[in-house]
Amino acid sequence: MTAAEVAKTAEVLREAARTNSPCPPVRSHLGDGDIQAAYAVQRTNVERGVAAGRRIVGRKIGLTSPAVQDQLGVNQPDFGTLFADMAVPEGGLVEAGRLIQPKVEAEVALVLGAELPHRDCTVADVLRATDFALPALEIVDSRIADWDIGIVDTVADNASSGLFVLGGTPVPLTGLDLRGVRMTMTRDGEVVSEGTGADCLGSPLNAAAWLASTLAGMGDPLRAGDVVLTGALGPMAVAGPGDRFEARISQLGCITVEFATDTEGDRP
Ligand SMILES: C=C/C=C(\O)C(=O)O
Repeated sequence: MTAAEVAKTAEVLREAARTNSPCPPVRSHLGDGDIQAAYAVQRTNVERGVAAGRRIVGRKIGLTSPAVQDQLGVNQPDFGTLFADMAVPEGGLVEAGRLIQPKVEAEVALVLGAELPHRDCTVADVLRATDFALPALEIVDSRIADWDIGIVDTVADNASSGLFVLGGTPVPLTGLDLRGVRMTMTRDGEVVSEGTGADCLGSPLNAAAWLASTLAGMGDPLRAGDVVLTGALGPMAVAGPGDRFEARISQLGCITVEFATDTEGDRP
């Protein structure tokens, strides 16, 4: 994979995002299975974002739950980058047309108080470095038409990131059983996703340790202040105009988001 091919693929994905018009899968450009090339594409667009003034606030882990892996036919976790402009306020409204083909997931977010610099990060390291946990919704999106993605497509496409919502009540980790949390998410009152902390690579803490080790190995470790979305606890659910999602995660609380209809404006 040449630098020119990486740059071209990054441009295709940027253009899809800019025009809200999905593109064909990029795995044919990058080589099916070339995950390193896919991360190079992701990095290119993250660097473009930073150069354009976007602020990195953390990372997301994707493909941690068997339910999501089955939905997408992928069998390993990945990560993407969170920017401040992707945050939607708790209980807020996602404007119509902001995303291409959104889906919603409920997750545990960890907010770090210290760097995680080791390539062999342990759960104890994660526990020590975490300031607090929050309930979170991740609104994933794909710049690839019809979500026809494999691992290379989603990695190149910033792990299919879209927007995220963080709960506003921090929960200290002392006494918190993150493996045992139970999540139920509804769309307009109907249950559309359920899962537990154990469904996220055995525990959201395992997922965070995987991410910290992976990023340290890439020379770009997790830092104090970073938000880590540790990965879906249950299957993703499709979001459409007018939908209201509510997720309850035991020990952490409840979090909601709504999708505007075409006629609604933005709301703080
Ligand atoms: C395609 C995205 C998947 C995730 O974000 C996840 O599994 O958490």
